[in-house]
Amino acid sequence: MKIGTPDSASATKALLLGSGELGKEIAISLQRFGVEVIAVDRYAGAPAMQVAHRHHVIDMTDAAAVKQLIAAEQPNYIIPEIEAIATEALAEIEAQGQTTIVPNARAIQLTMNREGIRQLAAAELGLPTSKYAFADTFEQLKAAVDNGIGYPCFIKPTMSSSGKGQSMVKSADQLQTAWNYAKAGGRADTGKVIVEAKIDFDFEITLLTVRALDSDGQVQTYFCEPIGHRQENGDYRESWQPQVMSDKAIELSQQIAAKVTTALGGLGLFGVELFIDGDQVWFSEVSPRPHDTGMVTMASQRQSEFDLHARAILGLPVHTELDKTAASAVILGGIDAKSISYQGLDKALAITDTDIRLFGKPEAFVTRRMGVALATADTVSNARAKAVQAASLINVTQ
Ligand SMILES: Nc1ncnc2c1ncn2[C@@H]1O[C@H](COP(=O)(O)OP(=O)(O)OP(=O)(O)O)[C@@H](O)[C@H]1O
Ligand SMILES: NCC(=O)N[C@@H]1O[C@H](COP(=O)([O-])[O-])[C@@H](O)[C@H]1O
Ligand SMILES: [Mg+2]
Repeated sequence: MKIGTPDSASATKALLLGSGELGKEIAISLQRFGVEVIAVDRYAGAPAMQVAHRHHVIDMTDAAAVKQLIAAEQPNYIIPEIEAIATEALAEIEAQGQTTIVPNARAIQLTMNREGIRQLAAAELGLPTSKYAFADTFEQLKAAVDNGIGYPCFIKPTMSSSGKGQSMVKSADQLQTAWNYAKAGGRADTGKVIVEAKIDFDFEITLLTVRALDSDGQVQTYFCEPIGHRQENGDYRESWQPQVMSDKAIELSQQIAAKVTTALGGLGLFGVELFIDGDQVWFSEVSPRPHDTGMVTMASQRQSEFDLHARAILGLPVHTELDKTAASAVILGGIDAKSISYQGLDKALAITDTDIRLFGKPEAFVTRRMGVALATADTVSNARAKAVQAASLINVTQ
């Protein structure tokens, strides 16, 4: 394969739609292979903009704005990075045949909206999921809960991520508040919410699954070791790799991940989210891109999830092996503030085999993810303890 150098007439250009912490690492991985990277997001100073060749600030939910920018930049690859993009523009761009949407426009459209991916995974592929229903009015939501979903249940906007607009409802009196929160709190309002029955699981995993070319140019499916994680209010707080699980559960997990990623198609890395109870496995959702819980692979694998995504997209060989037992713990803003500084890096980095990645977001919010602590150790519990301690030593101040 051939990659043109940045700014030459033959440059291989990748445009990131979304430039957060995940996009920043994708940009670095692509640049290591000589790719020119253009970062795009809704605000200036986004993490990937700080390392990209150039950047643009646009409303990515505005199809006309997305199309205009793509026409001006003419990238070889468009890499959707966030769950708030006018996906209809992508299908049109793909149809013109000059640009690869990663992994493809249909996969982005289906996964950007919880309705699309549930229809594919549960209704078409028959994968086990929680009981669920969609509602575009409060009355429909109440009827769905009363007629089968029951309590406790989760109410979520259909277009959202990192738990935005999501709440768990335990009784009828909490339903209206959850409805209002889901309507107001998504990354973009589709007018609809999903309600899901609560699954009682032992633990949950992200199974990073890569669709990449082998040496014969054939698409193969590769799996990373399962990543265990802990969530609070729908957002991840800690992750670790490997997560120990039964042979049966890992086999079922890989089958589910292979089915859903094959149905989505294209080349790239996917984060398949699964709930595990003994030998039973439920599909929850899938990101057609690196996953926040997968940031642990920056410490645990020779090829991180970002390297794997970059390699798969470019048609290069991938190796998904685990290198070291590792954990990640997130660093939250803790305050609402602009012009922030960080304290405690010296103390955190004094812990052996620990690393800190600050994303460089220009504004902190109390629960905004501002960085991540990474640690390796002989066991998962030791790695978790070190990562959590390192994260707790970093303070965001004004
Ligand atoms: N039906 C369910 N049963 C049990 N737990 C659930 C259910 N739905 C969500 N959760 C819990 O909430 C977390 C976040 O849910 P989900 O992944 O749907 O949200 P999200 O906004 O897409 O988050 P992200 O973008 O970070 O993956 C899950 O990882 C799980 O811990
Ligand atoms: N679970 C999805 C996820 O973690 N996405 C990551 O968070 C960024 C948005 O952060 P922000 O809301 O702090 O701007 C996204 O751009 C992506 O990198
Ligand atoms: Mg999720």
